[in-house]
Order: sequence, then structure tokens, then C-alpha cells
Amino acid sequence: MNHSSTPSHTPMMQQYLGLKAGYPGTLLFYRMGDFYELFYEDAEKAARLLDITLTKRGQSAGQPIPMAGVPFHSAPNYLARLLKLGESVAICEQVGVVGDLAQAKGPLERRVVRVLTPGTLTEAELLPDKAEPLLLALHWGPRQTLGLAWLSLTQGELHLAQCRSDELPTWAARIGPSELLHSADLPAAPSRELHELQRQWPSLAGGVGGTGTARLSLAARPAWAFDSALGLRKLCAQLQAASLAGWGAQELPLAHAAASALLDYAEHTQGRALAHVATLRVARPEELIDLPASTRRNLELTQTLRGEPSPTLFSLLDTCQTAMGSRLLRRWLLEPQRVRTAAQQRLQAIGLLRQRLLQPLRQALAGAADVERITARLALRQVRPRELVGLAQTLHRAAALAQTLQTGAPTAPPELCDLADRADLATRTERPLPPLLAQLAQQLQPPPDCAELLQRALLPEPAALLRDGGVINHGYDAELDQLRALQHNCDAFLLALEARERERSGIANLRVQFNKVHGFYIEITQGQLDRVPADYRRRQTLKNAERFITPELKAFEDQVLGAQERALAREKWLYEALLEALQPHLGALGELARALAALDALCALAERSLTLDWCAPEFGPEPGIEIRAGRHPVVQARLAESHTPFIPNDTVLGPKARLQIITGPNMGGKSTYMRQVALIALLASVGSYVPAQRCRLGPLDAIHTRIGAADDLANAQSTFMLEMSEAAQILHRASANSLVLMDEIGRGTSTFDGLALAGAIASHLHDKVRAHTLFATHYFELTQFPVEHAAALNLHVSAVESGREIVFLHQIEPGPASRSYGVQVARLAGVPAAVLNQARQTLQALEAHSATAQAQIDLFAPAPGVGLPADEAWAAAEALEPQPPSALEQAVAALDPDALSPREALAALYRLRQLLGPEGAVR
Ligand SMILES: Nc1ncnc2c1ncn2[C@@H]1O[C@H](COP(=O)(O)OP(=O)(O)OP(=O)(O)O)[C@@H](O)[C@H]1O
Repeated sequence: MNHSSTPSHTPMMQQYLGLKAGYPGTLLFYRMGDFYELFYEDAEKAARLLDITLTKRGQSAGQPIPMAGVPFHSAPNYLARLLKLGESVAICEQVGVVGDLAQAKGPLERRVVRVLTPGTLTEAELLPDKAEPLLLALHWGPRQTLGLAWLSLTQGELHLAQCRSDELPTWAARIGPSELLHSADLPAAPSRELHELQRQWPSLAGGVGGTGTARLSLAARPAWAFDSALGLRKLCAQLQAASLAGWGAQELPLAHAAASALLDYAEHTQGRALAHVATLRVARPEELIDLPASTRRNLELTQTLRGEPSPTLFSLLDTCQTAMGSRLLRRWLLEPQRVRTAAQQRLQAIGLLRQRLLQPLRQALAGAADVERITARLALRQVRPRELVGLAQTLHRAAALAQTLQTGAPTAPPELCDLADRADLATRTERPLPPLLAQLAQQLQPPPDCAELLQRALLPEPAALLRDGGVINHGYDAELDQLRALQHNCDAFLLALEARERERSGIANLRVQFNKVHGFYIEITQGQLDRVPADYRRRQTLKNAERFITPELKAFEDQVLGAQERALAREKWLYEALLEALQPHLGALGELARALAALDALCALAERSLTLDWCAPEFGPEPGIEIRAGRHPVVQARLAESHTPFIPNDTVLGPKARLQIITGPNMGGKSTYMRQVALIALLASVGSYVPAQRCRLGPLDAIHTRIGAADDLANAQSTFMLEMSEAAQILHRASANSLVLMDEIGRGTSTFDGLALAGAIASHLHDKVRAHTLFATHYFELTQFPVEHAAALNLHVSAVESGREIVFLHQIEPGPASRSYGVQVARLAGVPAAVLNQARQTLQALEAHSATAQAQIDLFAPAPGVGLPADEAWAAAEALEPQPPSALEQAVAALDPDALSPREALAALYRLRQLLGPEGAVR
């Protein structure tokens, strides 16, 4: 409904509608006294989302106005809920002085002071501690290309990338934005891609970074906001650089266009420039180990399969002392690098921390303030006094941490260091620090005088909010001290005045008093009125007394009453001046925050490695993975709670043993084993120690997993469809340097179909992709696979039967499993005896039948080229496979008939005819 601001509306509604017109698609919180009110559609939406009462208020333009409201003091709760649901909120405050109300003709002046959106949150009370809200802007270019720019306002980091538009879901899942910006004038195809992304978001986003919002919030911006040249200029201005060449970001016009809209929007929501955003990174997927969304989900890296935050690999690792450390550690985990430089550096650092310094460093890190977020809030002038006091203390801590690192002398008492540390005391200063720790020690040096300035300026325990006063320290500003002294000396002055006036007038019961309505006065009772000195002026007459004022008392009154107000104003001014004085330090504070986070994350990894008895991985140039006595860290931790030992297992994958066919009973430990290999490879790539006795890792470019999941109801895909589309992606994307986990592929369809597909997929992975593959299956027929495939081998998880019982040994052993023990496992699960008996009989019959009628199908022979050498066979198979689309097919696919004018359609037709060539040849 359109409620245009016509004169028929009440003046207040006219004001409301005028403001609301500037924020379509955003809920407007309109401040009225102690409430934020919402009207019309906003009220209806908020009532639905927040479960608050929808009422009607008077009439405007002849209609009752739907209204809903939330109390001002509990607004943060409601705001947090709305933002989590992907809504944006504009906060509109009263800016007129309340005293004006009586004289004012129209409503109080109001202004939108802040726009809160899911991707640009910086409010401490609305932010999750351990995740980062991210804002992502997209700009579609010609020929299915896409520019991306994203920003974490709280970290002050900008990122740019360009990719093919069909890669959007992968990129979006990797980035994990809370909010996505796009042009309001999107052509039909990108618009469809975007809405498809939004629809798939709940399953795509599972376990990614970001704030974990269930809904991806989309915000449309005018098309002109996506301007490449403007974006480049804005980025250069933001980074205070003449060109982006230094960042390798000069030649990314599509990403520049996205950045132009991104920066514009972020500034608009904050109502100011983003002084702290001073780092830029160009994301190059070829530098990262590919962890598709399914891998993050299946390996339960940051979320369990049920969507819980623990127990996961991250929850096990995260013993960080600060939220900054936790956030960084999470990022390390989700963004492992293919090149091992960073991982090697971290491993060296962890190696030293394990030997010494860990305890004192962790003690000093505990209780450190969130410098990263404080820095962002300082830049945006939102920082609270107590945060700054925390910052000052943390700057001292950082200096102490730097010293501990550099001199090797712990700041904590020596009894807290372990024995090895103490034995090491004599030599520690001579050993050089590993490069990463040396660099962190440098970056931990606080900007000069910053902490001192804060300590001088702020009271040690300031008021929570500046508006209450009581924030600026004594002795920092002479004028403020004077104003405060006036207030404090008030009582003494009045007592002295009273004594003087009593003596001067001879009136013994003369009293000097104060009330809010009349201010200061001298009260004289009726019987004494004839003694009143001549300079007294009457202020008020009561029944038994008169109240007077003197010039001296009046002057004092003016001073005192003004002093309180002026002191508050002075404090505000001083606070703002303090924030201004701190602005030049933003860069150094941001660097210090990153160093604190990195040190904390390294200490957490060192602590985990000691507590959980992990070893340092080694890296080599030869492809392969060798793990001795590997464990699944999360399963092991869970079993430890019930004092159940975890059985370690070895893994050797290399050029001669690339594909393991793993068989064995249900519950035997196949999935655990496969996941542990992936987790160990991931941990090593991150630069962490690993749960094993020894680990050697060759190059790794991706970890792909296809592990049975529940039906994806949200995406209306059947289990089998999902299984096959995940398998297809793996077959297309995996390489010889990838690690692939395939758990029971084919089980979503009939036995023969499933078996045939599983065999063909295994062959493709072995012969063509040559990836390192763990292939768990219940199809015994697949244990024949290694007979015909040189680099494949059979393994099984061991179990023994005693009577009708089954005991799982969880040991991985060479060779195929002898049987699957399905009926025994069903018995363990409590399936009734009658059902089990029937199943046993059927099983016997089936086994007897299968022995006589052994199907002689060669599961693994590629159908089209039977008898051909392997290469020719593949060539023949490929001839039957769908070929890549021809130029003509691509051109037809790129057409969007709905978006074409008749003239454009005709031109397109000519183009297509031309592509067909003069003789009508297609390719
Ligand atoms: N190495 C191990 N040491 C100790 N316990 C283990 C080990 N591996 C697995 N387990 C235990 O066995 C349980 C089942 O393991 P897992 O899910 O890996 O079996 P599975 O063979 O994949 O079963 P299914 O085929 O039914 O999926 C685990 O939850 C764990 O408690």
C-alpha cells in the first residue's frame, strides 16, 4: 500500500512517511518517548517476526494506523532477533530538545541516526563473539563473468575477486556473507541465479564463516552505484594509494564496480567514512585448498551435521583466550593454503611455544580486550568509555607480551612454567625466535603514548555511557575540573553563606535552601521579616515564611545550575576530541589486534598439541599421504569422556596405492577412519600439529567428500539425486592432488544400479582423476576392484563374532571384509528377535542363491572399449559421454528471450545463423 505523505495525514504521520520514504525495504524504528514505534506494513511485519502486539492508533488520512512498538531499553534484544532473520532496521531518534515540545507547533524533529543491516553490524551487543558479519557485493559483467567485493567492517578488511558467474554458489559458500548487495536492474538470468542462491542458502551456508544467519539477506542498490572507475577511485582513496597494483588488484574492473557499491552502502549505514578499513586482499581460489560446502558440512568443521556448534573440529581446537583468537583460528581452519609457507611458519612457532613460554603467554592473553572490534568502533565513533579503558589495559599487556617473546623472560612467576621451560632458562635468550613469532613481537608494540593518553584521559572505572557523564579523568582538563569543583563545593558554599547571612541579619533561624522549581533561596519565617536586609529580593511567599534571593546567591545559582550541564557538554567534547586524537593510531591498533589474535590462535594450537598428544606433520613434494597411528580427534575426545580408548590406524596413500576400497560391518569405524584422514590432512595444511604419531603430506589442492546425508528436503532433491550431483561435482573438480572420500556411493538406488555406478565412479577416480581416494562400500563385489586396478587395494575394519554377538575392533586391516554382520548390528540396535530370525533365514537363502548364480559381469570394464588398451578405452568412452557445448549451443544458452526486444531478437537470430557457418556446419 502506498501511504504518500499527503496533507490529509496528521503532521506526525507526515513526518513519519517522509522519513520512511528514504528507507524502503528497511524497518523504521520511530522513536516516540520511551518506545520505538513501527507503523503500517512495518508494524505488521514486526508483529509477525517478533511476536509483539499489533494495535491501531487513532486515524490518519481517514484510516486507523496499524502500529506495533518495543520499549526503548529492550530494543537491542528485538534488534538482534530481526537482524538474525535477515532484516535491516533504520533507527530514527528524536533530535529536538524535549523542552521545545510545549512551544513547538509540529512534532519533534527526528532523524535516522543509524541503519543496522545484517552485513554491517558493529554494535558490540548485537555481534556474535566468534563470528564475523560480512557484506558481499556482486556485479555481473559480460559473458557470464562476475565481480565480487566483500568487507568485514569489524575487521576493517576488504576483499576482491572475479570469477565465472556459475561459480557464485561456491564463492558465496566460501565467503559466508550475512548480506548481499546487487544492482536493482539485474537482467533475468543473474536475478534467477541470485534467488536460487538465496533458496539454497540454508544448506550451502552450513558451517561456513560469517554469522550463521539462516537467511541470506539481499539488498538492491541503484545500477549507477556499480561503477568500475568510481570503484577504483574509491578503493585507492580508502587505501590512500595512487594505484592498486601493489595489491595485485589494479586489473579487476568487475570487482571494482562491486566495491564501489559496497563502500557506498557501508558508509551509508554507518553515516560516516570507514577510516579503519585499510587492508585489501585479492582472493585467488587457486591458492586455497578447495573445501566445498559438502566437505565443511560432512567433516563437521565448525558445525555438527545437526547444526550445533559442538562437538566439531573447531570446538575441540578453540581454547583461545580471546574472541579475536577464536575468529582467526576459525578462518585458518576454513581457508587452508596450498602453498605451505604459512603452515610451516605456524608449525615452527608452535614448536617453540610447546617448549617454552606457552603458560605465561596464555595467562597474559586471558582477559585481553577485543582490540579488533574496539578499533572498528573507535573509527566509527561508536566506542564506549569502558571499551577504551579495556583497550588501554590491553595495550600494556601487548607490550608485556612482546617483551616476553623477545627476551624469552616470562612475565608470569617461574613456578607456572613447566620443568622443560625452567631447564631452558639459561639458554633461552640466545636462541633466535622463529620468524613468525619475531614478527608478532614487533607488531605487538603498542603505538607510542596511546595507552598513557587513554589512562590520563579516562577515569579508571568510567560510567557505561557517555551521556551520564563521569567518564573523563580528574586532572585531564582544567575547565572540567573547575565545573566539577563547583558542583562538589556547593554544600560548603551554602553552609558558609548561611552562617554569614545569619550573622549579618541577626536572624538565627535563617536557612539557605534549594528546590527544583525555584532554585536557591533564603527562607525567613514570618516573625523575622522586619530584619531582612535591604538587598534581599522576594522570590516566593508561603503561609509562615518568605523566600528571598540575593545577588550573590543568584550568581552562584547561575554558576551551579549551568555547571552540571556544561560539565556534561565538556565531557562529551573532550571524549570526542580523545577519539579524534586516537584516529592516527587506527592502523597500528588494527595490526596489533591481528598480532594478538594470531598469537592467541598459535598458543591454542600449541596447547591442544600438548594436551592431546599430537605430532608435527611433515610436508613433501611427492604426492601422497602417510599417517602412522592416526586418530579422529573429535571421536577420540568423545570416547575419552567414557574412558573408552580410541584405536589408532595407519594410512598410506601414494602413487602406487591411490585408492582404498574399505569394507566391513556397519558401526565398524569406516566413516570415522575416512574422516580422520581428511581431518589430519586439513589440520596439517592449516599448520597445526595432528592427532597421529607421524604424518607426511604431499601436495594437496582439495578435500572432496561424498558422505551419505539425510534427504535434502529444503532443496527438494531426493537422496539419490543429491548423492549423484555431489559425485558429479567431485568427478569434475578433483585432481591427482585431491583427497576424495566416498562413503557408500550408490546406496540411494537399486542394488544393481548402485553397484554399477559405484564401480564406474571408482574406475574413473582411479584411472582418470588419479585422486587419493578412500572408498567405503557395502558392495562386496567392489572388493574385486583391486584385481584389475593396479593402484587400488582392499582394506577392511575388523570385527569378530562370538556366538551371535559381534565385537568391533575398529582396526583397519589389509584385504576385504569377510562379511557385513548387518543382522548382528540390527540385533545390537534392538530389532525384535522374530524379525532377526526371519532376516537370518532370508540371508542364508540369498547367500546360497548368489553362490550358484555368480553373476559374471565385469563391473569395471568400460563398456564402449572392451578389449582396448586403457587410453583408447577412455577415448571411446568419452565419445559416448556428453561433449562440451558447441559455440552455437553456448550462444543459444546465453540468450534470455524475456529480456530481448524484437529488434534484438532478430539480431540474435542472425548471429546464431552466422555461427552455424556458411555450409551450416555447427562446430
Ligand atoms: N578407531 C576407533 N576406535 C574406537 N572406536 C571407534 C573407532 N572408529 C569408530 N569407533 C566407534 O564406532 C562408531 C561407529 O563408527 P563409524 O560410524 O565410523 O562406523 P561405520 O563403519 O562407518 O558404520 P556405517 O557403515 O553404519 O556408517 C563410532 O561412533 C565410534 O564410537
